[in-house]
Amino acid sequence: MESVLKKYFGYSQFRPYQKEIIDKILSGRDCLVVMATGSGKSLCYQIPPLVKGKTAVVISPLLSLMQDQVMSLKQRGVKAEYLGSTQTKHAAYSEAENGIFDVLYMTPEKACLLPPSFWKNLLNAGICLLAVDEAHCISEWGHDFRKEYKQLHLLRGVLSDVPFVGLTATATEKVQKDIVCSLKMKDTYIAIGSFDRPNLFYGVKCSSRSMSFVDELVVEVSKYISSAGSTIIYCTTVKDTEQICDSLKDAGIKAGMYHGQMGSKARDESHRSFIRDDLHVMVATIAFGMGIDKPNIRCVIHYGCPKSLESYYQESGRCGRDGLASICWLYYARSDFAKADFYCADASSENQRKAIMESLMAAEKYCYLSTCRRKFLLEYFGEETAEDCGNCDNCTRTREERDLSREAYLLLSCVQSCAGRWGLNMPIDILRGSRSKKILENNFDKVPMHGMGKNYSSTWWKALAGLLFSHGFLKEVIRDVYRFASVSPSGLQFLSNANTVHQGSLILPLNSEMIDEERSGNSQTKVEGNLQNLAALEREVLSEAEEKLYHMLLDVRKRLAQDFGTAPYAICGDQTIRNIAKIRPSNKARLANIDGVNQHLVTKYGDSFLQSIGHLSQEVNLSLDGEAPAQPSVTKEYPYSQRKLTPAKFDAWRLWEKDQLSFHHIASLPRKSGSGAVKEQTIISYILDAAREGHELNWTRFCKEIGLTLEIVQQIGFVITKIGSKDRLKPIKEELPESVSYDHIRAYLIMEDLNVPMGELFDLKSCTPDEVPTKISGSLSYDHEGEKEKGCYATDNATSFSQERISPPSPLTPFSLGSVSRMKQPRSDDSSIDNSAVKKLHKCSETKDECNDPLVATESAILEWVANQDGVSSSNIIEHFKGSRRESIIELLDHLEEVRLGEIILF
Ligand SMILES: Nc1ncnc2c1ncn2[C@@H]1O[C@H](COP(=O)(O)OP(=O)(O)OP(=O)(O)O)[C@@H](O)[C@H]1O
Repeated sequence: MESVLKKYFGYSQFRPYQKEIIDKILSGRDCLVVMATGSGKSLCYQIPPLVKGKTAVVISPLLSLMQDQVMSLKQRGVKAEYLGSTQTKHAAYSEAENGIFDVLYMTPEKACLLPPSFWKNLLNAGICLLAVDEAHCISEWGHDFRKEYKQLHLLRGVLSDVPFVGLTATATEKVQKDIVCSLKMKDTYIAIGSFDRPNLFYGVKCSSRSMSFVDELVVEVSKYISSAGSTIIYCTTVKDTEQICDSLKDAGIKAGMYHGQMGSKARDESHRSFIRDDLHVMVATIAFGMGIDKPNIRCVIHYGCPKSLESYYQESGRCGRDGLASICWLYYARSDFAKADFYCADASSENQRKAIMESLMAAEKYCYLSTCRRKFLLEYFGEETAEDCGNCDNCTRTREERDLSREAYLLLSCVQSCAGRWGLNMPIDILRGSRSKKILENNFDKVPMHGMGKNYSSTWWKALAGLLFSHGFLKEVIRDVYRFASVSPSGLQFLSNANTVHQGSLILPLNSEMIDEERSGNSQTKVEGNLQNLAALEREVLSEAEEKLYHMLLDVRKRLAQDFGTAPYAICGDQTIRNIAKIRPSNKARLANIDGVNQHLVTKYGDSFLQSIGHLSQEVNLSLDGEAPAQPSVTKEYPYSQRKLTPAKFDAWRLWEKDQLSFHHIASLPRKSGSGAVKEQTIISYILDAAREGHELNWTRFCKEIGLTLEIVQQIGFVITKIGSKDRLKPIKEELPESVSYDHIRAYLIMEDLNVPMGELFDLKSCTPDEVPTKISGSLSYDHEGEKEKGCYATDNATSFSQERISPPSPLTPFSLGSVSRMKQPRSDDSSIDNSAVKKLHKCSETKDECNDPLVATESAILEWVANQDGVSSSNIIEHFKGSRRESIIELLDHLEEVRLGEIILF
């Protein structure tokens, strides 16, 4: 299988999940593949036909997409074709049924219209799978329902023993079930990969729809165009599309357009020019959606908020499919969120209407976020992630936090006065002192808060409302196409505390709209400089001369593509050209060795490339046969082998490791982008990323600086054993004392992955008595033979600990902390020492009220305590678990309310 991968695709290793999926298909099993855009799903159905020598039939929604894929496959020496209305090759049909093609694409309509004789002939010739690409289109719950997809089950009768493979980048559980049912899949192997696209930067800005904003956009895009790569600007209307495209052209940028009102010929021409790099920017409506398979799109800008996060994820996902650093900006206007009627126009049922409204609300929430955007996106798609990404606008800008308790109180009270009968405009008008007819008719001018919020604009208040929604103080319900705001239980709790007790502070990070509004008095937004940073993103890997050579080789590829009537990316990807620029092979054997170079490229273009490499290298003064870039290693969390460190991460690592600056110092340095300081925590995660990517690290210094001690390491190891999994950080964190941070846990896991010898690191020989690991008493369940004497702890019960001194492990034993199997039992002569961190590991459920320390709340502790009480209020719970912050407890209660409804009865 690997040889097929190299021969046709030029890659030396499979990406995560690909091999398993291919194996399952080859064994004849139905598969459902839910993996991020650009993660390499296509390969899962493209390899089996090449291994088996039988045809793979692929159902795809768009002709343009099929044409692109066929073109790319042909460039790889794969026999591929499509059947559809634009197919001009008459023999294609008969060749297809005779099994001539390795991969045969068709639309769902075509698949259902083909006569049974076609399928029968193809079955006789040999068919190894039927793949349904963009399979979410099958489901009414999906964001792109297409009724023709519903008919595909008809093929099951004809192709009963052929494995069916559904592939999609976005499918909730409901949609997954729908796909399996609708395609009548049996014993389905379901592969769900991460949705994360670590190479994408996410940013959001509130924009005016003014001409001056368009001018700024043009200036920014033109700066970016000077470095290689393409841009898509998605607009919500044809008018915007035309206006922006004209402005770009006026500025001398090679821009084209794509929208539904263009004739199909003009659209095809535009599409073709874009994929052949004749256009640098495509300004399009979402009609230019699924069919975009160009791997080197460096930037996707949304000028207007999309109708759902699914759409946003998919459209922005067209960016950076080759794994190189790329940027996604979303510019929204408030009016975008008032388009519910428009989006609901096509809804045929109440359910669908509701789904559309909810999707739009989720997209709105994303826009108003002041916290990590990637985290929000991933959680929206059901993926838990503990840490902030450090690669979105909210993570990279300095946070402006403020006590917003007064403003929140005013807004929440006003919303409450409206009794869930209005949207947000009414309470905000009340705060701003409006005397409109509706206000007077409803006596809202008598509400005490009337006019108390005049200092802020209504945009500011709406932005605050967005913040309060995202922090769970406000909620919205939909009736018909109308949205009604009300105060959530957390919001009510906040109000009641403010009314009864002394009102506490409510420190929240301002979102960018509030900041803009305060700074400028209106929401006029400047397009910020992250686009231009992109040019720098890739420079770190290549020297200046290599960078020059890279650009020259891009031109060579483009010329070759023109000569052979194909797209440059179909010859090979940008990353492959970068590899070539770095290695500068002198002969075909060396060229063939480069990752991304397939056999077809060597045979067809090898001579031309080698000739150009020879003389261009000379031109830029570089010798041939340079050093190969290190083969990237594939790890669980970092699925894409081509992933590179962003400049910000590399810089952080260099300043810390090479220049020996502290995290604190690095965090306070002004940033190249001029966007101010970053958080220390972000710097730490950058450096950990660098370590994981293979950069050296002084771990002793690192652990010291983040306060990771032997004792914490032992606690983490213990908790991981107890939980039995280290896949998710949150459950691990929840079991540990509050003093153990996510940084500690991440560092631990990375050290373990990298086999850092932790025993040596913490220099166990020189442990002072105070640093000696502490025994946690309880039932000792790890009784590993021969290791009893060597002195660490283990227990299966985290709920009661005494503090006992135990001997350190033998310094000769490598102390690999992740593998708890190596943990040792305490010696019997251990005696107590005081240790506050371990003390905090007390779970309140066990020692409860006898415990002198303030109790720390966890979900299980709350549930258990509540179960033993005769009715409690949330204040009782807050009072009881004094060891935790009030906000944390409320958060836990909210979560419990959602997931354990019925188990916990409050208020
Ligand atoms: N094993 C691999 N090693 C290196 N690159 C790969 C590998 N597998 C796929 N790729 C490359 O990754 C890019 C994206 O792959 P692909 O088009 O299959 O993604 P996809 O998951 O189908 O995305 P979408 O959902 O957008 O259709 C392509 O340029 C492809 O050649």
